[in-house]
Amino acid sequence: MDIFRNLKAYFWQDKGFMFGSVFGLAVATALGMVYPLLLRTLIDDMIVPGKFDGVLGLALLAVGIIVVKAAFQFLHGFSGGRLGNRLAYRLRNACYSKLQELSFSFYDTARTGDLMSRLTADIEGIRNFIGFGLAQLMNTVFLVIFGFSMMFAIDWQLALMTFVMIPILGFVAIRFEQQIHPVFRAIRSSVGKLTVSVQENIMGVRTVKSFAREPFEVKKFSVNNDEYKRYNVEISGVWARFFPLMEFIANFSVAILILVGGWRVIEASLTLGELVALNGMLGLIVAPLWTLGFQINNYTQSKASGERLLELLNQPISVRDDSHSMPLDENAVTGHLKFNDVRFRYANREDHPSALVGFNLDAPAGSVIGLLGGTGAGKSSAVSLLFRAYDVTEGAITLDGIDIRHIELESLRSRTAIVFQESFLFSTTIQENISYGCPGATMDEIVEAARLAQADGFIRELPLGYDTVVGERGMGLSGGQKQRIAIARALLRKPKVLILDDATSALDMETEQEIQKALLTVMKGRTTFIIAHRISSLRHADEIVVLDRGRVAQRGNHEKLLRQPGLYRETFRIQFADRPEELDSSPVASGGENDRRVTG
Ligand SMILES: Nc1ncnc2c1ncn2[C@@H]1O[C@H](COP(=O)(O)OP(=O)(O)OP(=O)(O)O)[C@@H](O)[C@H]1O
Repeated sequence: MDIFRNLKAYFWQDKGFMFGSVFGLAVATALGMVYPLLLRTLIDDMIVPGKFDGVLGLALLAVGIIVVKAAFQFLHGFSGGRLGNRLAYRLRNACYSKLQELSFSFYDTARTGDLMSRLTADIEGIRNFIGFGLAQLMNTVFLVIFGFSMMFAIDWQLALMTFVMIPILGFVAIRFEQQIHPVFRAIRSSVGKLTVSVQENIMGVRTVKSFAREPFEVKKFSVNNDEYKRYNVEISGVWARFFPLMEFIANFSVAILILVGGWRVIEASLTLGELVALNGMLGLIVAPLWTLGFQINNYTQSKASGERLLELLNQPISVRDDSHSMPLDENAVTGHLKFNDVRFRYANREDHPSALVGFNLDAPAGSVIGLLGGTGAGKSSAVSLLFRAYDVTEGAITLDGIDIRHIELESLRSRTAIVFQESFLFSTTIQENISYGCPGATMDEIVEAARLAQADGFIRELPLGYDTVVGERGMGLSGGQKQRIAIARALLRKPKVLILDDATSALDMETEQEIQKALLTVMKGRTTFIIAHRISSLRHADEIVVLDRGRVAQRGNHEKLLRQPGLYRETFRIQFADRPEELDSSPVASGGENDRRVTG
């Protein structure tokens, strides 16, 4: 019950509905118990003595009871529905908000399909149990209590004899719950895996098809499907054993009643009406008792769902505001960034070397910093620390002299804009994609940003222009077009710190040059970080940092680096093989050439 106690915050404010649901069902059940009593009166007081005067009255009383019972059943259904749906609504919102809060590191290992199944199937499981299952479980308890009290009042010896079977039923039901719970937990996670493989397959369908890996994918899916089937078969095996056993035990009480009750009626120590009433009551008690398995099953499923939801809701948030966090003064912020002896290691890569080691950098307000280095050198990691995608492991990063860990996250991120290597577009209009970070932007501002990003031209050529709805993740646009929309989105925000993480890699040289030119204007007054593999994208930077396996290998401006032996000069030599004269005019200051080169 710990799980439900921990979920209390999501349903306890609706305790009125919970009470209504349980109370409605309890009263309806109690009223149902009156029918056997009516039968007893009919047999003992009317049929046996041959007095038919009261039959109509008895029938009318039965109708009256039906009406009142229906009203309480309505109360149960209405309250249970409200309770379950409101709980599911709150849980969905809470999980979704939690997903927004969770840091980048969570998403480094999270699986989309698994998260989707938590937000759908698991919430549904909880909704069903809290809304209805719980009331039904309690109803079974009420039935046993009411039913046996009434049976006791009619004939306590017979009631006691039949009651003997109840603890055995309870014991079997609890054993069943213990056996089935781990299998249900496995089924839930198996559903998650299935969803993950379907979702990944759809997302990666182009890769799958181009590599003709459909058979592999089918096989991979069938492994998960097989596991899912295996657990379900296991569950049905447990059920197959459980239900006949429960039915046998439950109906054993009926056999006792027939034997002892029949004998007592013949002996005249029990009336016929009382035997019929006792039999009716026992039937009412026994029926839900052997559905106890279903109810426990429902409870167990929702417990497994609750565990998975709580696991998500209780996920620690690695990057968050603390009590000392302060908002930035929007107007005063200049964009002066400093890395002070920063070391950074990904939390999920404890056994790997640090992604950044002893990283120092001073980026004065308005400066342009270029980052160059081989793949995996730590460039993206360095810039991701700037907007606290992750927190540094050692050292500090300051913005205008303030440690960024003491700046409110939202305030920090509102002054930064990043264009990622892979441009993600939402499946909405181009206009809305560009204005994503500035919902209040005017059309003129949107067009201006698109113009600077060299996107206005191709957007206007589309039949619906800025109102064109782009497909999921920007399907239907070329890589370069997506990048340009992503650049426009970042520029529209007019950030103090602009980060271009390989943001022009999908563009042809000519378009890139155009954007570079446009950026020269845009970058004025902003601190800009440019990660690129092309020297042409970086050569105008105030400082270029060459990274090699997380360490600064070289730093300086283009001219200085060209005169140094090392990665930069080597990369230049490869990329500008047609312009050897520039190298010749920048002779190496001292030492031999380093023959390592930057891939790109
Ligand atoms: N989210 C992550 N979780 C764990 N390790 C990561 C993550 N992102 C990068 N790394 C690792 O950190 C190191 C630096 O990666 P990073 O992405 O910063 O390199 P990069 O210089 O930007 O490379 P590229 O030019 O290929 O984008 C690599 O060893 C990489 O495998």
